[in-house]
Amino acid sequence: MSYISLKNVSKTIKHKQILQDVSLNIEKGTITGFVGPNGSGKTMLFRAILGMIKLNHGEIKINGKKMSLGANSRIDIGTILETPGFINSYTALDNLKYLAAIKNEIGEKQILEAMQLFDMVAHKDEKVKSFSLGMRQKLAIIQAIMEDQELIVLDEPTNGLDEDSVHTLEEKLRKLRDAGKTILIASHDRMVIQSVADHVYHVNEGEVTA
Ligand SMILES: Nc1ncnc2c1ncn2[C@@H]1O[C@H](COP(=O)(O)OP(=O)(O)OP(=O)(O)O)[C@@H](O)[C@H]1O
Repeated sequence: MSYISLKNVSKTIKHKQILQDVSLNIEKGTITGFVGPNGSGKTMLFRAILGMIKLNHGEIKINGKKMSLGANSRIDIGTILETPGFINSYTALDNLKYLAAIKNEIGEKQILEAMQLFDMVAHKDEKVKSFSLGMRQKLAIIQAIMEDQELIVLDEPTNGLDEDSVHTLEEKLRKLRDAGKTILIASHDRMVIQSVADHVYHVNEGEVTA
């Protein structure tokens, strides 16, 4: 049984077909990349997988459990979908502590360990309002992986990252994959996807093809 399966998934908004009859299977412990131009449906595909939208047609299962609107609390998922909302007047560490308190599974020790990625520990006491786009993105990635989730869904994670940071991210994702995590990553940057993904899908006008 595949870890994630999509069967004939379709989503229409205001008569526009945003996802068109998408069927695919994703195995546990793999990195799957989705490449496609702006507006092709990558984010909507992730929203569907995460149980954030109501489908018009089709079925999504994760780990054998059927996903439906709001069902994602049953699965251990870390994610960045577009720009995450941080509280500008809080420090980087306090933002992560605040988000960690939602599930209350990790404490400051694990948060600081996660912040070692991109050397963000050095910036832990700085307020997020002083952060550049790239630093916010780094914090968002740390937030997505800090709870050691089994499924990690990253939408355009390299936005704003410099070249060295992209390599750091790629290395981290490979390590997580080798530790058994399942990673989905969407980007319009073909190079990043080709470098890191075990399987690549192309998204075009809501159609997903291998
Ligand atoms: N709330 C909404 N109402 C109507 N149409 C929407 C809505 N959200 C997204 N769309 C449309 O769905 C299509 C797919 O959008 P989506 O955000 O999934 O694209 P994307 O591939 O992630 O693009 P990008 O690379 O720019 O992030 C686009 O045509 C977009 O205009």
